[in-house]
Amino acid sequence: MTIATTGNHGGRVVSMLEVDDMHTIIRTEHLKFSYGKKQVLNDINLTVNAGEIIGLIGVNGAGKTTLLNILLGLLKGEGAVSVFEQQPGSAISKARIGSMLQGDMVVPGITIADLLKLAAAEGNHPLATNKLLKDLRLEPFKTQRLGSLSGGQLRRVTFAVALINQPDLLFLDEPTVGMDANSRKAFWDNIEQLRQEGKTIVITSHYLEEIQQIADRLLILQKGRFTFDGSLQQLQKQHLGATITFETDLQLPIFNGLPAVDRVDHLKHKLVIHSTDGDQTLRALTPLLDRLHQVSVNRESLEDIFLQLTQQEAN
Ligand SMILES: Nc1ncnc2c1ncn2[C@@H]1O[C@H](COP(=O)(O)OP(=O)(O)OP(=O)(O)O)[C@@H](O)[C@H]1O
Repeated sequence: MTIATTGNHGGRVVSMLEVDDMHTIIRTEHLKFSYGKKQVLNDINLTVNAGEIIGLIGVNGAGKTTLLNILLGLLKGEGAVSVFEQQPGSAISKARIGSMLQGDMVVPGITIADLLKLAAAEGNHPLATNKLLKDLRLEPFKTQRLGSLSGGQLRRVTFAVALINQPDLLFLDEPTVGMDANSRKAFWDNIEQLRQEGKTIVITSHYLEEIQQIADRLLILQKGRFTFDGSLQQLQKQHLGATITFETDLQLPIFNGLPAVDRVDHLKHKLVIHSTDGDQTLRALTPLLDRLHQVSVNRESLEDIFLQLTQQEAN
């Protein structure tokens, strides 16, 4: 069982690191990691400052969980790593981190209430268990044993454990897997609240629409390195694509031939142009504007861009 802040697995000595910013919470320099001969992380250079909400994304097997495990001190890489200016896994960093990992909570016989009490006993300033149960809508289940919970309920319990000791830093590894739509919405509302409280949060998820909504910084992990580090707006600026949607009495093939048009779809009574360069296609549409109605232009979503960036990896 992984309870938010348990387990001392050692980590690297970080005295060589210059931590020049009081607000720097995580720092890695030239971090590498291999499972045997399989190199997963090649050169990870990362600085995370207090209050950032980070979306860590990458295809299956990119190394996201591995990176979180290194930052937690559960795995040891090569290179310099510090968390709260300490080596990962140190008592200080453990006390300030809450985590939701994949495959957490494998002790089936304990009740939710008892689990939270146990977790609270490990911290110095735990939240009131009953209030947390209420806030996370877990009160009706509190006497249930973990083994009798559904996958989504179990994720919510894991979230409660991650929060009980009021951590400053949260690692959330695919937190919403298995949650129904209501639970997911409630979960992201809780994250929004935590943002307002100034918490630092690193989230991995394959639900990119959710990441796009919440993260103020995106890290894209590919082939052991970050190939992008910045905001969604910065990412969209690098990718000129757009979808242009409108109603028209003109026939679809007219639009297929316009510059930068990738494809044109029918969506009910509308046409949707997928353009690789929205500005160029819009200029070409100008002479037709009096035949177009209800025009809307949308930049590419995180998911669209991610699919393009990772197409080769997924093949
Ligand atoms: N204990 C292990 N022993 C050997 N290889 C491992 C081990 N754990 C993970 N790997 C491999 O390391 C790579 C990175 O795995 P990791 O779980 O970090 O990826 P991930 O980005 O979190 O993937 P996902 O999105 O599927 O959760 C994968 O190729 C995986 O098969």
